Amino acid sequence: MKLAMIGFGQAGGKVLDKFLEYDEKHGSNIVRAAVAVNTAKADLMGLDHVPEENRVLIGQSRVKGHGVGADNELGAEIAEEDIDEVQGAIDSIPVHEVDAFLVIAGLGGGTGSGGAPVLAKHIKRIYTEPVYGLGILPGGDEGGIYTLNAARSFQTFVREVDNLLVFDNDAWRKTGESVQGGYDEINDEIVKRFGVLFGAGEVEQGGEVAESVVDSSEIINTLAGGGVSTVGYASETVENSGGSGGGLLSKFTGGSKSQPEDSANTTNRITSLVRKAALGRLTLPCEIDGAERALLVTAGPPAFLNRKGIERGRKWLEEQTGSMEVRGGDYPVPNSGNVAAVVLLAGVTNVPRIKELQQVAIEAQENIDEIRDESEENLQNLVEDDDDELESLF
Ligand SMILES: Nc1nc2c(ncn2[C@@H]2O[C@H](COP(=O)(O)OP(=O)(O)OP(=O)(O)O)[C@@H](O)[C@H]2O)c(=O)[nH]1
Repeated sequence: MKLAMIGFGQAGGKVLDKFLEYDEKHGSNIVRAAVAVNTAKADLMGLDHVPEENRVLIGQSRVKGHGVGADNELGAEIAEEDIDEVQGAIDSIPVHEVDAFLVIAGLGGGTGSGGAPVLAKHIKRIYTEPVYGLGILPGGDEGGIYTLNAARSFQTFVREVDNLLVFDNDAWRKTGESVQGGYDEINDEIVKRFGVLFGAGEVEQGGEVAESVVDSSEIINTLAGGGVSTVGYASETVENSGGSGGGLLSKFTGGSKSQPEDSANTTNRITSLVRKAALGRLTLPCEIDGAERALLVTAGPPAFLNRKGIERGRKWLEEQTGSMEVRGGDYPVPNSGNVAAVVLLAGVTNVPRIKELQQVAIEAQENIDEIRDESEENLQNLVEDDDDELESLF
């Protein structure tokens, strides 16, 4: 499906940049338009793929291009004040050509955390296309203020979008590696998952697999109904000897020269990939039982995809989630050397990570209030002499 993507803040901009890189590399045509918004000039300048004219610096009169320093209330205020500047960039998007908007932001900082929900609310008021959010939760080691920001932003962002897709940095941090150092790899993981998901709805129907190709309406219907979503992914390398005769054309016709293999093998591979995807590490770890809707996408050379595999995978997902709304389909990629399963679980509600985030955020909030109260008193004690013998100048 074709998306208008808006990256808000540093993380939002960097992930958006990665989506553009992915699109170029795979010819997947997901990003119909890309806009980066930030209060920090340096972050905008650091982007490689977002066109210069689509980089919007907001809040110049307030923060002089230096960012909001993890103050997400200020981030939200600036976004409201300068919404016309962001709208100016959105005006250049051919909205009739996009299926949906995707607003991307790290929820732990200030600019994206505060600004993304404001922007989502604004876009929803103006356009009829669905507005999705991609919210990135901070790592647990980032500290109280980031957790508090994320918890408040999460609550607001969910309310303002048609669906909030969540990625949890904490679950993706490698042991022994700070999240900071690993962002590049983490961003690759984000884009791979959402790239296959959204790319699936972009394949034109036709050829042998026509009837089972995922349509963008299936993605939209899975996300409709709101709430929070998470994505699972698993892949396996296959011996794809063909595809060479197909090239770009075969990508669209679904034709491929790859060797047909035993269909039982194909089915079994897909079935186990679906299980690995759903039970492995999700973008937001959660209990899949109780997910309201799901979409299964199997991607790879057409000879390695089959309807039986998808059907079995779908049935298994129905059992595991207890949902009656599990969709499934193919994403034929003739020249690929991988078969992958992507599982979108929409409307998840049993998410211990969010409850934990909220608990830590409440504690952080209480600590901050306490320290503020104490600090006034402590300063008073320091500055005033014990017996009040000194007088200030004026
Ligand atoms: N996955 C991922 N997360 C990131 C990246 N950069 C930052 N983050 C996360 O996003 C959160 C917000 O950081 P930024 O995006 O830098 O903050 P900002 O929105 O620019 O806001 P200010 O810097 O406070 O003005 C951080 O706490 C991290 O958890 C990135 O490249 N990838």
